[in-house]
Amino acid sequence: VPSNRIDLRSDTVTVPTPEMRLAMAEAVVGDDVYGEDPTVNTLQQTVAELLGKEAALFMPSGSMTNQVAIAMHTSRGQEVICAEGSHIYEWELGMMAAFSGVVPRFVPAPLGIPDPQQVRRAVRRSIHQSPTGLISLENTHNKMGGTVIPLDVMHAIRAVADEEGLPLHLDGARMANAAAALGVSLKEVAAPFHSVSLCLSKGLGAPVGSVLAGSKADLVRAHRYRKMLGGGMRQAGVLAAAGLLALRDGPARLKADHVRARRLAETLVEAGYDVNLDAVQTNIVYATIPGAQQKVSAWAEQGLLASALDVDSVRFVLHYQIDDEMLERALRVLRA
Ligand SMILES: Cc1ncc(COP(=O)(O)O)c(CN[C@H](C(=O)O)[C@H](C)O)c1O
Repeated sequence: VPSNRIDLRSDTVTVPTPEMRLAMAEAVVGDDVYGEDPTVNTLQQTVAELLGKEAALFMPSGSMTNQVAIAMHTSRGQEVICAEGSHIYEWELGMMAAFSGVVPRFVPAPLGIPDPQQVRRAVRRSIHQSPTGLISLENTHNKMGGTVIPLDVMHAIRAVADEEGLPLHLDGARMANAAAALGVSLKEVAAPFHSVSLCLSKGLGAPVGSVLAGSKADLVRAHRYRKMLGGGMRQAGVLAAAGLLALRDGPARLKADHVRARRLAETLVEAGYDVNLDAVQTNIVYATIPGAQQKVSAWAEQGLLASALDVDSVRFVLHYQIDDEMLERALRVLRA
């Protein structure tokens, strides 16, 4: 693959900026297992305040923040109501069953938006069935195309959770993209949820890490589950320093990613590919292409990297290390 490749496989591929590397090298650190890393503590307080929650915990990945949230909210044998195609099921390797002993109950989510009434009907209380333990939403929804759940729908689902006495979790790996698309703050997107997982390592551009925010009581349990998973880190301030810069600089760059994604999607349609433009709302574009892997391999030979996520589905993800010149080069490959 040519060295000047254009990497649209994911927004996880960004590399730390020189400023991040300097901050990482100069970070004031301590042993975070003893709660003594000042930079980790600053990151956790910053995210808790930013999201309007009592506390927050820094973890190596979004998979871990999600699975720790599921573990802290549920007990064995319960069900987790989530949208079809949710990452907590599709791409977290069965951990909800393997680690927490719970199973998913899917609700339809056209364009990534579950119907609050269908969520209500999915709640299980009968003595004949596994009871519901948690409702988990994903905003933006990756597999549906990086689609956005509007604020009123999230609040309506929180009302269902309250009526049913259930916790509500947000897989907010790309909640900053949702906030940018909705034109609201991170705090407004986080407001309806008891717990929120925010990835620093996606569009925000940090090299590593995700933060779980929630109530102090929940986070005491989360802390234990994190250590059970081996997520207790030591001088992790080296990573948290980059996370703080990602939080500072990342959100303002996301709209440009969304504009470039739209342009790529429209070019794909002009070139005759099958793209649902209604689902192109943020930085992700899915195209239905039979023989996806062959197509992705052919594009890779020309220096354009995309992901074949299913046999006939190719995903492109824009991020802040793709500029207009690189996008134009990518579009030339797609038009060929
Ligand atoms: C909605 C959502 N929630 C959680 C995660 C997990 O984050 P990490 O464990 O990769 O840090 C991801 C990662 N998504 C990755 C990607 O999109 O390239 C892959 C598919 O796992 C995600 O998209």
